[in-house]
Amino acid sequence: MIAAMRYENHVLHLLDQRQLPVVETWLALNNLESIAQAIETMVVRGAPAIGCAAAFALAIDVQGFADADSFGGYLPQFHRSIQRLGQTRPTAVNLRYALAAFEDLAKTFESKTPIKEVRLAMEDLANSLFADDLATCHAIGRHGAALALGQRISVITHCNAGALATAGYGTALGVIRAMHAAGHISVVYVDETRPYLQGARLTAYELEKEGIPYQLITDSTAAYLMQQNRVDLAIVGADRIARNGDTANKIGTYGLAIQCHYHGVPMFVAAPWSTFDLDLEHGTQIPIEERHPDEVRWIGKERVAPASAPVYNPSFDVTPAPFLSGFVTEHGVLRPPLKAAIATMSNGKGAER
Ligand SMILES: CSC[C@@H](O)[C@@H](O)C(=O)COP(=O)(O)O
Repeated sequence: MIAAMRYENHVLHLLDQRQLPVVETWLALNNLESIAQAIETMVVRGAPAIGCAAAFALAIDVQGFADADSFGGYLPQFHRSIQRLGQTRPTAVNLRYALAAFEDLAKTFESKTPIKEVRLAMEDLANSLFADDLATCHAIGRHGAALALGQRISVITHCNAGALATAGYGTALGVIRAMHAAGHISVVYVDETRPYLQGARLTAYELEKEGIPYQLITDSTAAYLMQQNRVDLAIVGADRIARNGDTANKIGTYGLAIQCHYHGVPMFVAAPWSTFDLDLEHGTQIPIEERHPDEVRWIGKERVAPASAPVYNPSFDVTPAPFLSGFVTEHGVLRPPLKAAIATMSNGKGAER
């Protein structure tokens, strides 16, 4: 089974995704700062996986306190730790969702609550966020598999929204896994996803391991494939979805959406309810991370541009809701009008957030 992380005896083990697909190296991290750095440097990435890693970081953070301590002694560090983790990556809202869950838990403690109790509760919360995300991905897969309409179809995906980007199984790749299990996949076209190559390095790695038929393409090949009627459906993940359905996902998703729209290919976003940010009215309010210019100047160990080439490297873009055919969530498929569908869902689920 492909996994991005496992938590054992107060240590978070992360599969170093920077080294995939060439080597599978696991890093054992036992303090919050090293996990924060692992998130920043993309050892672990993908919206739900970032949230899970941050949750385990907080569970580990409180372990350093002596049995005699109480919650009041940890509180100043707790605030600093929440802040540190919150600064790691700005776009994926799942991180904020996980941190908010810990802040809510913290409100249930008193200053004199024994640290032993806090440790157990924080560990339970991290484990349950992780288990929930895994169950959520399986539910997304089940709902999404119906989009094949019982046919054998070809699907295109962008970036990596797989087991490596979640607690396991994946969102967009969860749908593809479920479709494959039902015999509905003829081929998956995998955008390589410049500049960080999550498609080539991670999605291709996952599909290869699972024996799901795929073909790796450069990002610029997608439109040509559609022009030849070779793509039936597009499915991608998301980092944050505004109340009107505008969706931030890996850079290039918007371009793919425009191509799908032009060629009449339905495009769905598979995402857990924790990726919807109901505080944001529309996508222009989503903070977009800009990453280091060297991610564009270099491919692996090879420099492919002048060393000081000026670079613009936004890591995400925002696809306007009208380009999307729907959202596959753990609660079912939301269809246009998406703003209304999200509002209906939030009325039903608001209490759970
Ligand atoms: C289920 S993961 C969904 C998204 O987080 C994914 O598509 C994506 O954009 C990941 O970006 P990354 O920069 O690799 O963290």
